[in-house]
Amino acid sequence: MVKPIIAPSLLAGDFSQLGCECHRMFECGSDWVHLDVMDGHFVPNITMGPPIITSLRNAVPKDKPVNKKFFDCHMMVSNPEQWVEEIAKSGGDQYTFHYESTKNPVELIKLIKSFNMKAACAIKPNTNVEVLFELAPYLDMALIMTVEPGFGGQKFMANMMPKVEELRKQFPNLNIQVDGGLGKGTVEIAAEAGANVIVAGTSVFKADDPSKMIEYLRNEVQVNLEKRGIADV
Ligand SMILES: O=C(CO)[C@H](O)[C@H](O)COP(=O)(O)O
Repeated sequence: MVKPIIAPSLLAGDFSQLGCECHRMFECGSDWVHLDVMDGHFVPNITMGPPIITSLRNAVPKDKPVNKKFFDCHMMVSNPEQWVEEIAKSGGDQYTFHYESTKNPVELIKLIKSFNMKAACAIKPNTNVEVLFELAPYLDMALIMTVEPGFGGQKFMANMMPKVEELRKQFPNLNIQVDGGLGKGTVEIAAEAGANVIVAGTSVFKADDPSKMIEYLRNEVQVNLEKRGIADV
């Protein structure tokens, strides 16, 4: 059984105010915050790394319990093995590596778990979903990219939905995340295909009322999980 999880991507936030932006999302009702770590090599962009994640953990006033909140780290990096320990120490809760970036995904999953993080695997739009089938039993989550990784604000690729459907058919209890171009008008499509973890950057951060947008996204997922009879209630 799975539940809706809404994970705003900090990539769409104000980078001069990252601690406040992170805290704002949790106050608006997000379940996780999605942290896009990019190294300028695996993808053509550079964003944040362990020092910023450490700061996000520490920057928030002690009476605001954001320190207990879930940091979902999407590692768009070459050599993902290199960063597991540092991300764990900086406060990452989940480590999502790209299938395309490693020769030994099973060993990497073991390494991630040895540092008490959840392990997830992402695939780029040109990667077949079949590669996830044998990994899924070891994974806490699979991520189907709905844009080419590297930048926020891109157009949702609806032609990725057969991957989500296939994965959901085979693994009813797996967290399936979609990332890229999600908001009103596209979350409905992803939820219908069976996604339950929604990364949303632009649509949430630029919304007049981010709380309402988060609620909308969650509701779309909940309705579809209930239809499938796999909602964790
Ligand atoms: O992984 C990403 C880019 O590689 C981002 O998380 C993603 O694009 C979210 O941003 P938006 O919702 O604005 O599309």
